This record gives sequence, structure tokens and C-alpha cells, in this order.
Amino acid sequence: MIKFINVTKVYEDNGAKALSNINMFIEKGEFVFLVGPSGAGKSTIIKLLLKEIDPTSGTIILNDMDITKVKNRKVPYIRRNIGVVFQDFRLLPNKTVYENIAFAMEIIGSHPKEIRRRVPMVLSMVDLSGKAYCYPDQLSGGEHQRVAIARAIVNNPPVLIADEPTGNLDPDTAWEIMKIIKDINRRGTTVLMATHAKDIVNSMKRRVIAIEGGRVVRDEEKGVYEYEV
Ligand SMILES: Nc1ncnc2c1ncn2[C@@H]1O[C@H](COP(=O)(O)OP(=O)(O)OP(=O)(O)O)[C@@H](O)[C@H]1O
Repeated sequence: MIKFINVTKVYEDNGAKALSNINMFIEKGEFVFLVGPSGAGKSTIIKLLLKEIDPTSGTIILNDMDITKVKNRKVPYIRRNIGVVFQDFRLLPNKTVYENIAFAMEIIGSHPKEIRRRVPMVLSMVDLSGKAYCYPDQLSGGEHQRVAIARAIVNNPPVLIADEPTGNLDPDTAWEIMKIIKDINRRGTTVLMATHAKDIVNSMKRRVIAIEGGRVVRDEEKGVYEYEV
């Protein structure tokens, strides 16, 4: 599903070597936490998967497609394979909850009938059916993130990437969000979540890939957040 083969990334503007020869293999349906100190290279991995940037060397396979060989104009097709959720939610402020989610379907050319069917379905999955006609500034932080998750999965992508999705939320709300992400994974979506949320990683007992200084330093089934002493 996701493969990084000998991936190195040097940012050309300042020469920073963000990733050194990363190898990482994630199977369909897995739930993987990506952990590591600030500056370790987690966001770089996510940007490479979204093809916002290209690696200096190496190969990245997403859903059987070598995305390092895909032309820039085809990037929207790659993105259809990935739903993404960020720490800062990134909803469109002038659209309602319903319209924010519908927009993600409109831009890939979905049929209006399909939009009218899918949007209420994902709103109910994140337990926000009652807020469909609210604007983002009328929502709590947790509700914002639930809308962002609904938007990320409305096109049924095989992979969900979450970059610090609980970073702006209080602990109880963070757990509500994790329950939703867990449910999405249980329905078959592969989940890759970069996080500093130690308690969440330690209690969920899922695969943990730890990055430090641009290298994979640990990869464990049922791993923990902490580094070995
Ligand atoms: N656009 C950029 N230009 C130059 N250097 C960059 C750029 N983005 C990141 N870097 C460098 O690459 C390295 C990895 O950064 P990255 O953002 O991937 O880390 P991170 O693990 O996501 O950190 P955090 O947990 O703080 O988000 C750092 O040394 C950083 O300074």
C-alpha cells in the first residue's frame, strides 16, 4: 500500500538532509503511528506521500503506483488515493459543514446525486448530522476536526494520513477523534498518523515507526512512544 524504498530528501534551499535512506513498508489496512522528535522528518514523509515535494533519490509507491515517476499534472489523481487531516483543520470558513465536505467531491467531478448520498453518510459517521448547516466558526475544536475527517474520507480513499490530528485538542476530545480514526481503520482504510501524543500511542498498542534525524530508528508492532533507554 505504502512503500518507501531508499528514500533520501535534501531540501535544496538550505541543504538540510531531512531523510536519509528511509525504508518503510505499510500494508493495506494497517494502522501506523509515526513518531519522533521535532525536526525528525515526519512532515517530510507526509509531504512526499502527498507529492507536495519530490525525493532527492529513492522510490515511493502508493497503492501500487510509483508516485516518484508521476508527472505533476497527474498529482490530483494521486491525491484521490489519500485523505488527509491536519492539526489546524483547514476548513473553508465561508462554507457550511455540508458544503465543506461536498466541495471535496465536487472538485473530483462527483455526480450531484452521489454527493447528496455520501455527505450525510459521512456526517453521520463522525456524529455531526445535526451541524450540517453550521459554519466553521460555530464549531468547537473537536467538531472542526470531525468535519475535516469527514471531508478526508468522503471520496473513500484507501489511505488516511493524519498529521498531528489531536495537537490542538484537549485530551477528552483527542480521544473522541481517535475513536473515529480507529473506526475508519476498522472499515479497511490504511492509517498513517504522525503524532507527539504519547498517551494515545502508548495506550493504543499499534505499530509504531520512530524517526530520528531522518532515519527509521525503530519499527515495532504494538509499539510505544518512548525511545528505548
Ligand atoms: N521547506 C523546508 N526547507 C528546508 N528545510 C526544511 C524544510 N522543511 C523541513 N526542513 C528541515 O527538514 C528536517 C525535517 O523536518 P520535518 O518538518 O520533516 O520534521 P518533523 O518530524 O515533521 O518535525 P515536527 O514534529 O516539529 O513537525 C528539519 O531539519 C527541518 O528543518
